Amino acid sequence: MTTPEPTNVPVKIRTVVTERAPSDISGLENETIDAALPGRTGSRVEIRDLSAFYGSHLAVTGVNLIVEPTEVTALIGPSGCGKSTVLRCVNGMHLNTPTGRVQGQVLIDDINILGKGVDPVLVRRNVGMVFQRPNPFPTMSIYDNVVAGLRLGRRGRRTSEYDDIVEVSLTRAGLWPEVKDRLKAAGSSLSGGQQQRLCIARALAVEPRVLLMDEPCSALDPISTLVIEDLIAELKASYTIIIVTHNMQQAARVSDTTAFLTVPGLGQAGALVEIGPTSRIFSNPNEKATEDYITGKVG
Ligand SMILES: Nc1ncnc2c1ncn2[C@@H]1O[C@H](COP(=O)(O)OP(=O)(O)OP(=O)(O)O)[C@@H](O)[C@H]1O
Repeated sequence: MTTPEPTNVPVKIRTVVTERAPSDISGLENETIDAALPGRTGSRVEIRDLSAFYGSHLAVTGVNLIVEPTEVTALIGPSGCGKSTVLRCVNGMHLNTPTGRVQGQVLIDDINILGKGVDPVLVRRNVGMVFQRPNPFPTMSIYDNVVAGLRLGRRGRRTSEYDDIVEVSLTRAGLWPEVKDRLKAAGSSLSGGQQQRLCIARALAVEPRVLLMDEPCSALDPISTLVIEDLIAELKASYTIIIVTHNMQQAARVSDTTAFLTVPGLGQAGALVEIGPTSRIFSNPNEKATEDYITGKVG
């Protein structure tokens, strides 16, 4: 069977990825996120022969991987192998890095989001990102933090719609019971773990299909880490999740699929060594390099 060629047509991003016509995407009037969530699933992500550069420096090359909806895929590997760079290609952020350049494709539901003419704002709306350090807007209230992404470029939404979205997003991020009585308090008044869940709520508020997490627990204590891991397990029913982690136990706990990347030699670009079910990668990897890394012999 031949695979249909992906297209770079921006209008398709609007209709397929967001499932809204171009004229509808400026707002969700008469619709709450609540109504949009039941029964939804994430998007399929396919990375095809991806190479990413910083200027002339080839950071990572030849990456091919498929992430199925409702799965968590972990990217693991030694420092500098290109995990974060690959992640930032999946929402096009790498192209915003000064000197950032790519070859290859990142298909989201068969649309190449790295193609010419694709609207980066629409891509970001469909591919949310949570960073290593919780980064709520410090002077904004908890409420305003959640709707910050929605307010960008959108006018005319009723306050009650924002209220619904704030409650649904904070509930899905597992934070609502802890903050529902102090939504006007500053985001920075929360603990580190709560701030990270606030950032997850902010990412969910714009209804992404894919959620990227770059070491989301590395700045958190063990209890907050477990809370986020439980949350990831719940969210995967509705979102495609890709997580970068240095923590092997965490990769084993939260992911269905694991991709191992490494730098084959000094001065060389990072590359994908193997990808497979997490249980196999951690018990019976195909490649010696993978085994050496997960058993702590190298890396
Ligand atoms: N902004 C940048 N400018 C130039 N080179 C960069 C930049 N960011 C990353 N690199 C280089 O790209 C390569 C891959 O970096 P990347 O951060 O993606 O690796 P990583 O596997 O996520 O590392 P870590 O686990 O340490 O976070 C490295 O050689 C790094 O030095």
